[in-house]
Amino acid sequence: MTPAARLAAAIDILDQILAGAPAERTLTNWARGARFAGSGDRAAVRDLVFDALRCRGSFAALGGGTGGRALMLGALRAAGTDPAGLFTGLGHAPAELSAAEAVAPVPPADLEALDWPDWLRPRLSADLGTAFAETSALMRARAPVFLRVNVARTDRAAAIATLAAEGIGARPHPLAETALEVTDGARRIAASAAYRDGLVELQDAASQAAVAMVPCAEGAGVLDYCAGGGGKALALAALHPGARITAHDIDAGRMADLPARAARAGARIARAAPGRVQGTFDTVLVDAPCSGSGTWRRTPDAKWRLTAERLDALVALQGEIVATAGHFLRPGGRLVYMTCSLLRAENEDRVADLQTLGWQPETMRRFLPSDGGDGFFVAVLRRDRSA
Ligand SMILES: C[S@@+](CC[C@H](N)C(=O)[O-])C[C@H]1O[C@@H](n2cnc3c(N)ncnc32)[C@H](O)[C@@H]1O
Repeated sequence: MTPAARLAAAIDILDQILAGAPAERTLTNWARGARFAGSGDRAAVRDLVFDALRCRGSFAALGGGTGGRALMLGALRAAGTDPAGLFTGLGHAPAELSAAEAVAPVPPADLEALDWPDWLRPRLSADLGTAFAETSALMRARAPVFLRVNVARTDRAAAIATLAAEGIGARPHPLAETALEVTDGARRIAASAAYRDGLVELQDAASQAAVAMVPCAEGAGVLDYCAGGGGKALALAALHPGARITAHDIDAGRMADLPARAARAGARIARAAPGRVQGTFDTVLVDAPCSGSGTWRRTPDAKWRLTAERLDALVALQGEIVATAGHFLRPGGRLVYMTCSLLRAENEDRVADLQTLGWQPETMRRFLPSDGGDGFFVAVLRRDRSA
């Protein structure tokens, strides 16, 4: 495909996503129908679409509209490329520019802040304070790809060598002892022997750093109450091979792949059916359902779907889940609350609520993209004996 034909494909895909279609499925459907598109074309079109979703507000301002065509115009202008050279109407290129489109709008001063939804921008600005501008800028770019080295099976140096032999470049990342940042060949990971043999897993570096903060003595019982696909449970099992870990999720289907993932990693993780957790635990981990705002570089369409009402509902749900999960702690045990959110309402405010119920934070950390990984939050809490 020519660069102009890729743009035309991206415009069409973006229009479907902007009309409400899920981004991943829309891209997959396009790729299935586009037999003429090679793997390089598919990757390039995907990048155009995801970049435009991440930078939807600023590209719209530069493109003079809100549809797929305006977003691609804006993307070209943001990159310093004159769109007239590609919007030619020739072959598979997008139609020629209209007289109005040919005039580049004057970019507003706070261009990067436009890439947050209007209703959320003031809240995030207040929540992030002096980190708002840098976070806004970083969240507009593609996220790095991170691997977690399964330290129960190998170490970072050996994992780097194994990956290199398969054409995948990786280097240690300072955020976590287990983290590697992929520098080359990310698309080869899923098919690599290192991945298939359970030496590495895909996991964000901030998630890995948060798991390293989970208190877990030798032989401790840990309940991962919102285990989903088991990313945190698997990371914990690798760090603490002696721990007795139980995974639970309200949606059993989300844990369907966990046995296979655990087998690949050589980890032992028990599963509890929804609502059927038995006994008490030394540590209860709540990786709560949240806005996902810290991960919006990877799922940029979710950024534009979140509403104030949905956020309020999530905050209420987080309070309910943590209250229920707390019942499974033995006296003196630790409750660990995590989200992949940048928002105070889902993080510090939830901890403040827990404090009114007698929980005291022992450790608390907010991770920002400037730390290298996704936005993430973790608090380790202990209950007052008197409460
Ligand atoms: C952030 S995701 C978990 C991600 C997972 N821990 C991982 O590392 O891959 C949140 C999970 O909470 C689950 N969930 C939502 N409501 C719940 C509830 N009331 N009780 C338990 N789990 C719940 C969702 O099904 C979802 O899998």
